[in-house]
Amino acid sequence: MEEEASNSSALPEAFIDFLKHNGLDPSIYTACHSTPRYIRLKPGCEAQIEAIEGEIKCKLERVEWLPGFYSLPSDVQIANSNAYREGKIYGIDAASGAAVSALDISAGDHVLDLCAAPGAKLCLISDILGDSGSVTGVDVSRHRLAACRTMLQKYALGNHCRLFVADGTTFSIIPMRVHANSKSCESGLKENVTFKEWTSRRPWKERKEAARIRKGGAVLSGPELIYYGCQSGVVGLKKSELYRTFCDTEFLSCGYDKVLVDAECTHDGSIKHVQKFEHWGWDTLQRRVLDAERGDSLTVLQLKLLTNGFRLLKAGGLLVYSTCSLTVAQNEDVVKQFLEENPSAELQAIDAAENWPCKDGQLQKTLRFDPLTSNTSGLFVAKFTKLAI
Ligand SMILES: C[S@@+](CC[C@H](N)C(=O)[O-])C[C@H]1O[C@@H](n2cnc3c(N)ncnc32)[C@H](O)[C@@H]1O
Repeated sequence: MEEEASNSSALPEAFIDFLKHNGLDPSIYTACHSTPRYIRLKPGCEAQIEAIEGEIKCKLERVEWLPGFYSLPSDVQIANSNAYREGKIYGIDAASGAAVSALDISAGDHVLDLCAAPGAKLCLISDILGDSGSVTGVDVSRHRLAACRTMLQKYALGNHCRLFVADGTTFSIIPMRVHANSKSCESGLKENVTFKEWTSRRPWKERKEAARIRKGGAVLSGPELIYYGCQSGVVGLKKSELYRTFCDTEFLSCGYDKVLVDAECTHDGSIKHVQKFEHWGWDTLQRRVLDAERGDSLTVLQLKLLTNGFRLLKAGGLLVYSTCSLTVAQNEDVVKQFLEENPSAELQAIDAAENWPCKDGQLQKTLRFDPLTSNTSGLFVAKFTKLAI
């Protein structure tokens, strides 16, 4: 009890108030100082573990419940190591790895990541798919998605990926496999050009247009394609084919096999994120992150993202909704309302979770990771399938 009190008193007051207001126990965070950092080892690099350990001067502990994942003390720096620079290891929390694992990705799947940036989960998805299927990453923030593109290129994981700056609540572009079957149709697009191989050097006209859109304000006129790999299905397409619109019922057969909605949230499950506000001032944390009004608008956004992600899923496909918040409002309440509004959505048990160190959520079949129970960052995970009704 004493330890709890002394540890929770180290948390910012604004954060403790937020936890109380949301019925969360501050003791969840008593373990956060000892929560390790996690890395994923690129498949095929297992023989190099000893060399990597020598380089970062620390032992990599295998995470028994999550293949390919290793833990190391949180104060060990990996950014300067060759293994990191060469893309053999990358940092990703084990709870995030579990959320991706819940999608049951198989070879050839076409996967949509609706809130993709900065891209840790998208890289893992691409790594699992290997040389098959496709990944479509969407994020409303251009600079965060540009960081995601850098990561994909660094880890040589971008061949089957395409990235769109777009609003995930309205995004409506079909998976890559469908483009292959779709015929070119006339459209109002000014320049119905064919996409050539992607290069970071955009033609002058395109750069001018993108700069004009950015200058014009934050409002997106439509999805902006900022990266596509040579196997992403984009090369050789006409703009009218890429941006062809489908009606909702068509997505039942032509939609994505798997959708991840790792929604924007208050990030309260990640104490490391909360502590970043130490530099910016706790008032900023209160105003920007923990404020009740902001919370209300977030839950509206989360429901819209989940609803649109589900619309884009094919019948029989799987969708995972996750947030790094531990509040009921942003998780179970959003899921409940979504289920009420979408009779074709069915919550699914996550079978692999039998061996995961997490707790049940307040809704049956949902899961919660937290620093105390799981020794990971906090994460809520719910998995759905789409019934063909
Ligand atoms: C929790 S982060 C996603 C983390 C990411 N999945 C990863 O593993 O690195 C939430 C993301 O949602 C994005 N976002 C917020 N509103 C959005 C919207 N309307 N449409 C698409 N993305 C949105 C934010 O820019 C942010 O990058």
